[in-house]
Amino acid sequence: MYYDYYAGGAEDQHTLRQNMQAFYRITIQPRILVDVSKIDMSTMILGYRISAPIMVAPTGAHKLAYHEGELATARAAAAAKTIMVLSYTSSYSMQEVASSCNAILFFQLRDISTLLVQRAERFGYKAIVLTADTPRLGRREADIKNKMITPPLKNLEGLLSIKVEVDSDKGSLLESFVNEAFAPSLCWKDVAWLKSITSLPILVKGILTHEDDFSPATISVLEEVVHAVKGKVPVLLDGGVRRGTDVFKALAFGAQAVLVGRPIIYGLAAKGEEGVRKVLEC
Ligand SMILES: Cc1cc2nc3c(=O)[nH]c(=O)nc-3n(C[C@H](O)[C@H](O)[C@H](O)COP(=O)(O)O)c2cc1C
Repeated sequence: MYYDYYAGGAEDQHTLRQNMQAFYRITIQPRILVDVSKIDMSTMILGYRISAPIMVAPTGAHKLAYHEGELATARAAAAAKTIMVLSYTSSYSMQEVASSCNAILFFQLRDISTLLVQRAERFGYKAIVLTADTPRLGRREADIKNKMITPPLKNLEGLLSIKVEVDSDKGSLLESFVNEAFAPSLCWKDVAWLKSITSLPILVKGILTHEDDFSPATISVLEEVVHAVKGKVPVLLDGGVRRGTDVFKALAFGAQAVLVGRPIIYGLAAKGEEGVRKVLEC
């Protein structure tokens, strides 16, 4: 059930495949006689230097993959000198993760919540990542078949009154929970409101694509997004990044860095902190 949760996409999983296949279709034309004896892959994201343009994407409930959950992921991010975006649906609370290591942490939100933003500020998170592409959870059919159970959401404890019955026959309990707990009304005026309540920088996640099926591959819309923002804000890409060459291609199309989702979880499930570090290093 947990493997299906981590590995699966929505409906026919068309977008999941497209995100990777679009990378395969891009080829690299090498330049020759360029001195590559010294290479510096470090870059600045919102004023923070990271060792390579590769960051940890927000993904939920890391304890389902490994008993130390996000604590191990955050230690690996710190060791690799990169940024981790902690999901609001993390297994450990934002305070537990922040106090466990010295990683540079961003906090991802879906619904606007003053309390969670204040906590992110108090515990030293450096930016808010607002996920804007999931007004409804995609129809993840494996989760529906498995009756995927919602793990306890430490950041939301005491904030939600909704309880989904574990013995319900509604299909994916995760889907029922998310769809009942969060209003699909998030819009641009909420971004303005979020700006008014925090001095932290805000990154909007999911622009021009979404996790639902039949949306374009993220790499295929990157150039258009980069063109539209005219260098005023950093553009980060995620979706389908599986190799260093994918990172290279994303940078060539104007991204400042990439976020990696599933490979991080697979590394975590295989070998905990060391597994995540290996994924980030390779
Ligand atoms: C199991 C799973 C859980 C996720 N949870 C979140 C989440 O809590 N918040 C969020 O903004 N994105 C979430 N995502 C989306 C990821 O941040 C990322 O956009 C996605 O995994 C695409 O990148 P990938 O192809 O490298 O996995 C999740 C993705 C997966 C696979």
